[in-house]
Amino acid sequence: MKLIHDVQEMQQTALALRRQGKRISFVPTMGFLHEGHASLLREGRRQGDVLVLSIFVNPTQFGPTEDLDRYPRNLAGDCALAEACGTDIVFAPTAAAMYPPGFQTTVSLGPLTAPLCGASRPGHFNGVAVVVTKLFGIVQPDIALFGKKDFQQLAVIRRMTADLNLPVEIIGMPIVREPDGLAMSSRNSYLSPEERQQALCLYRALLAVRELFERGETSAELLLTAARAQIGATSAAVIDYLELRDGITLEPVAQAINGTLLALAVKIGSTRLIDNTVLGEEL
Ligand SMILES: Nc1ncnc2c1ncn2[C@@H]1O[C@H](COP(=O)(O)OP(=O)(O)OP(=O)(O)O)[C@@H](O)[C@H]1O
Ligand SMILES: CC(C)(CO)[C@@H](O)C(=O)[O-]
Ligand code: BAL
Repeated sequence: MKLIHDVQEMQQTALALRRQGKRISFVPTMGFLHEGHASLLREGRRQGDVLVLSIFVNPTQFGPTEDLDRYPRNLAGDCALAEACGTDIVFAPTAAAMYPPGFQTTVSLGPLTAPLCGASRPGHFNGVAVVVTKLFGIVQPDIALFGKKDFQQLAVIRRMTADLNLPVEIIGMPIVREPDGLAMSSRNSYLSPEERQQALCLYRALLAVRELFERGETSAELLLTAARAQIGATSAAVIDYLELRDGITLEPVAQAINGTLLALAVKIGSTRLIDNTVLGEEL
């Protein structure tokens, strides 16, 4: 496995691989890898000739009061896990190389970014869109894999890739959970042991809504009340958003149907966690 820090070296390597007819699979991440990332890498390995992982904590997708400075990092550990998953190249650029003096281009996104994380984190998806577009230009992937844990991010990237005719196939991958149901996330490392227990309220909220829906309840108001009760029963938990939305357009819905998205962001102490489920699909 090769570790590349230099942007030009990564791009030249990718262009040479493409000229040899190699199919490049790409998994973009912010590092501090866990089993969720590993599932993306294994699928990327299966679908491509060359597997590239990027590790870059992208400053432009963090708000001024967010956790950019304390975001967990472990390049050596990440490289070990990446190698075990069959990664060929780890691309880990610096922020100075990605955003050199004079950098000024943005990507203008549409209504998909208005609700949910877009509303809570102004500018977040612009930062994501710019860095993903840059990474696609540098890594030249045929396919790129993203987790459904970041459901809105996946929807925005699918839309942008289609709208801008970027020649990359986007693959959405299932949410990987801890045995007790907590969605894996690098930010879980912020949680104290007590907060780790309290964080289970996100999963319990998903289960409560899924169970009611399976018993025939479709009123969004009643389904959301059941979810809120799970979070409300947890002392350290504060809801950022908890919503039922159309799984494609992300428009609000009054009645849930198969394909409706339940998405939530909850603060456990100072840690903001997200999770979601699509009704009628596997958890
Ligand atoms: N539990 C998970 N299951 C499946 N995919 C995941 C999971 N967690 C993260 N991913 C995916 O891995 C990719 C990189 O995500 P990222 O590096 O931000 O990890 P993260 O654990 O989500 O971190 P964060 O704590 O910032 O939410 C994204 O496509 C994301 O959706
Ligand atoms: C897609 C991504 C790597 C862009 O920085 C990031 O938003 C993430 O890890 O989900
Ligand atoms: N997984 C999304 C990256 C972020 O929270 O900024």
